[in-house]
Amino acid sequence: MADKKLLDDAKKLAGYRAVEDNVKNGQRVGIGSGSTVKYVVDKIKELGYTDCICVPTSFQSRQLIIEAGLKLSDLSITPELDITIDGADEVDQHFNLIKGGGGCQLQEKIVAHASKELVIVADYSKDSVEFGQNWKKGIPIEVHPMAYVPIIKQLSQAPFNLKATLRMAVNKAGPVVTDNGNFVLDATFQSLNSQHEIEKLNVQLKMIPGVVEHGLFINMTKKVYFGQTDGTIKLRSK
Ligand SMILES: O=C(CO)[C@H](O)[C@H](O)COP(=O)(O)O
Repeated sequence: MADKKLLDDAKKLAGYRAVEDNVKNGQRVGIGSGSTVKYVVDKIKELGYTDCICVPTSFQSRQLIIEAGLKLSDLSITPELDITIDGADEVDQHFNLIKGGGGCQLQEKIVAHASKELVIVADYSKDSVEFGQNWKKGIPIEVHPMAYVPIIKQLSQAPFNLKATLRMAVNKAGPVVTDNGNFVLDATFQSLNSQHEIEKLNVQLKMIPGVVEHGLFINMTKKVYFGQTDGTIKLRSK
């Protein structure tokens, strides 16, 4: 297991640098969710970018924005954003992302889609060559609660062949309930070998009635900052 302090330092490096390189005061900024994004908000605050208009992607990121004293907005008031900075659970060589480890994939995808640019910040453990190489928990799939059993069944069959389980809460009896009142399935796969297969899955999952959103983010980012253990940053861009 990777050292927690090393991971945390790497997250901080990535979060700080992504803001320094990409955010200007006064911009409309989507704020992702997760532990790395905390450093994004910290840096926006530290730089005194109080004219930035921040749109959250979860209850957690809304709290971060409020606690930092930054300007809070939403997509009904600010429907177009200059940039979103968000974390990821895995980034492969083709910039395919797996997101949703924190269960926020629905709002994250909506906010990213409303942005001119999605910049990803992550520690070194998220950096993969092959899809699914490092993230073994599967693809998070947000589903309407009434549909979770039929969806698990459908996912187990062709063309999906995914083994999906209902994500259970840790300090509460029963399932994780998302900020949108839905459940999350984590769907593991044997092999997704080609980019074509991944892109096909991206679309097919959305076609299942009851699937609200999933954590595959394909063709959504061109820039990823990975904090490294030695205090440097690996920037991957295309
Ligand atoms: O997709 C997400 C939440 O739904 C997060 O961005 C992802 O889980 C990464 O989180 P962290 O920065 O804590 O590693």
